[in-house]
Amino acid sequence: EDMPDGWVRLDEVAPGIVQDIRYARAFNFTGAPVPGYGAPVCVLRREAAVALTRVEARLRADGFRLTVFDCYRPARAVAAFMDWVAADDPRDEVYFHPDVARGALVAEGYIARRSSHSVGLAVDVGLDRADAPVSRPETAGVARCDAPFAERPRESMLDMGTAFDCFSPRSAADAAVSAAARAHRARLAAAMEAEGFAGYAAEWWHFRLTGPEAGAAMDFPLR
Ligand SMILES: C[C@@H](N)C(=O)N[C@H](C)C(=O)O
Ligand SMILES: [Zn+2]
Repeated sequence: EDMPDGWVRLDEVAPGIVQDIRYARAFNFTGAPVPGYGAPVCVLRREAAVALTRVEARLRADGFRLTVFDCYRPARAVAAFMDWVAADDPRDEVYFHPDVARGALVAEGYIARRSSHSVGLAVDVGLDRADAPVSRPETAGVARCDAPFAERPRESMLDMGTAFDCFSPRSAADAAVSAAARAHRARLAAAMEAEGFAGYAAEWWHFRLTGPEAGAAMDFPLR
């Protein structure tokens, strides 16, 4: 195993957390698998993985479960994101960024030039009912990631107000989405915050574990 000491695969400590690692396959904002994602696996610093197991236990007690969409992100993936942003293309398919140009996504705070994902302490997560069938959508099938819940690809039985990685003002944690979506976001954030994670104002799905020192950005590939 070529992971550094102190890092773990999430499925070894929390097999009940659903993994849909989007950057390992094409259904993500770049439209292609991302460099460094040789396998769809969630790898984290041990502290973050252990904290997530506690979040999952809290949610399970109330009949819910977690999905992870991204965990450790190799530095080469962040570099690929920066290249993709710099290659701004007015013919973009805009499902993932319907109202924000590709070239503005870093400045608008939706994609980080130096990401806490690369130090193994950040996760992108979603919420579902514990008894829901697992669904890993492959295509958008609709023009906008902030389209009504019934029209979007099924990431979860629960409406979170937008899809994961929907670079839209409606993804802001306090955006005026439906009452149900606000309640689901609040439930997710409460469970994460109770176990030491801090949310991110622009994206309801992004959380970073507070406490441990960040350490260096890593670049080992996911296998
Ligand atoms: C790109 C998105 N999933 C995300 O994680 N955004 C934050 C800002 C990041 O890139 O660290
Ligand atoms: Zn994130």
